[in-house]
Amino acid sequence: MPKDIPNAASESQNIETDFCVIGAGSGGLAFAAAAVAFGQRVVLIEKHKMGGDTLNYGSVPSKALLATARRANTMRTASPYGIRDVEPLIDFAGVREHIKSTIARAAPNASPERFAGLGVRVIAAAAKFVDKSTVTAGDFRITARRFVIATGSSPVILPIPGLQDVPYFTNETIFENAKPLAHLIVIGSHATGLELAQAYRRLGSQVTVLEAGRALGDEDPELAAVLLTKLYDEGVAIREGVRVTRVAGEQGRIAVEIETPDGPERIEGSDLLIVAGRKSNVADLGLEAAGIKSTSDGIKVNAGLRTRNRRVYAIGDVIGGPLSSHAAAEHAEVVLWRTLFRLRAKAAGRALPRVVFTEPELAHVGLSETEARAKYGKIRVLRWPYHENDRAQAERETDGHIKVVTSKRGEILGAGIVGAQAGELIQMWALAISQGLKIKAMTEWVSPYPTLSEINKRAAFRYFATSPSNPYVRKVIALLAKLG
Ligand SMILES: Cc1cc2nc3c(=O)[nH]c(=O)nc-3n(C[C@H](O)[C@H](O)[C@H](O)COP(=O)(O)OP(=O)(O)OC[C@H]3O[C@@H](n4cnc5c(N)ncnc54)[C@H](O)[C@@H]3O)c2cc1C
Ligand SMILES: NC(=O)c1ccc[n+]([C@@H]2O[C@H](COP(=O)([O-])OP(=O)(O)OC[C@H]3O[C@@H](n4cnc5c(N)ncnc54)[C@H](O)[C@@H]3O)[C@@H](O)[C@H]2O)c1
Repeated sequence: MPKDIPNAASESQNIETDFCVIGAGSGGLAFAAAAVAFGQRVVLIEKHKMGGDTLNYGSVPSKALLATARRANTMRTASPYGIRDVEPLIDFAGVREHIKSTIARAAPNASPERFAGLGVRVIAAAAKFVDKSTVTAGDFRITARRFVIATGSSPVILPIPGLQDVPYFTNETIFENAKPLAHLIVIGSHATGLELAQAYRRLGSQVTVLEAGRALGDEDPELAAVLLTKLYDEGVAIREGVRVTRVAGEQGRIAVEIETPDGPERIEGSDLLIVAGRKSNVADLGLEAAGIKSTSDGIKVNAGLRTRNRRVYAIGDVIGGPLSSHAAAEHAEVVLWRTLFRLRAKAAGRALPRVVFTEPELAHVGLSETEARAKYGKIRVLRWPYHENDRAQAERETDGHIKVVTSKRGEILGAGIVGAQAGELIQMWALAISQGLKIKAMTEWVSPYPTLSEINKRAAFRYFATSPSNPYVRKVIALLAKLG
């Protein structure tokens, strides 16, 4: 039994249960906790670390590293607030300790002890289907009424010539680093790449990001430009449209050859980080024996997250699509509604927010402007800048703006925010879209002053911006005035 999961069940036996959940990351844990709360018998199988990527190699450690980097940056940029700037002395062993202790403090929520206490039977082993209704895990043979596959994803290791002979980091190793990285070369420039690029830049590294396509290619270019400009200003070099053709070197001396629109080039750095996409964890799951179909995008599921095998559902990163801890947890809810209550729940789809946790943050929910135009033709685009907000001025967090897209009739189709606390501010738009609220509703609440949230209301009011000068509105006002 892997020592990461102490006190887990260990005796050899056959188990018959209501639900067998494979993988104890965000998706698997959410499902197991909810199903057992409804009185179901639940077996949860985890082959490595409880908490999955979120706790061990993803959201939690990356946000801990970003918090350190933010403090370092605050020290360097304090003078506008009346405090003399100082160059921080970074203790990299201390940074690693901060990350480790953050994980340790969050770990009890995902511990086998907690789940055993809830009534879940936790098994520490690799799970594999042997037929359509049986999974083996270590010495156990589990038959279940329903199975939930939540095995997550792993970093894609690009087939770059020379890579096999060169040391490199992935998200599974970078958070263990305890030394300064003189020049970090990052391959991949989406959320993971840019969060880590900014963090290491702020910890004193020279950072070069190499991107095959466009940096933040899936995001609204107007909002992405604000973030990319900020990263550029901080000294992160982002090279877009480049193809990595070869890597060579050793620890501390890495050479990356790239093909650029202007010809070949060679970049020398000290360390390499590969964050260029994810692949679903399906190898060795025995999917064929279970009659489950999987492609390079992940396990195939229908709108209710059910696989071709009627007993088996799949949730989270393993089904591809938008990958996030909250998507995995939301999938768990859908499967719960489907399997316990036979309700036709569906994944959030367009109401699923996403956030890049750089500074400024970049958050989005719903349709982008381009998607909305393609689908609805005529749309309204409402914007409000942070610099018009008093709290943003006081905090000197004035970079960025909100952009809301509505239909002509005021249906809220999407919202994007680039700026301070964008990940918090986007939430009311996620609520609005999920509840089908119209833009008028977003003007009919009181926003405490001075808060950044006021930009949400100000953007919504832009929908009615022409009302004060509308001749009909003026006529009505004049008419009412005559009444005394
Ligand atoms: C650096 C980084 C930062 C991120 N930051 C964020 C963020 O800020 N916010 C956000 O929402 N998302 C973030 N993500 C994405 C997020 O981590 C994933 O989307 C999320 O972890 C997916 O959850 P999951 O349950 O599908 O899979 P995982 O969390 O990966 O869990 C899957 C589990 O299944 C286990 N497993 C696999 N195969 C088997 C098997 N055969 N038998 C038993 N167990 C098995 C694995 O060991 C693992 O523990 C980040 C990702 C990375 C890499
Ligand atoms: N804040 C968050 O919510 C958060 C943070 C990190 C990751 N995640 C999620 O985890 C998943 C993985 O993120 P990710 O950033 O690792 O992967 P990604 O797939 O989102 O982005 C990978 C990037 O690497 C580029 N790329 C691919 N091959 C390349 C090559 N040969 N050379 C140069 N560039 C190349 C791609 O064009 C893309 O821009 C995503 O779905 C992401 O949304 C979420």
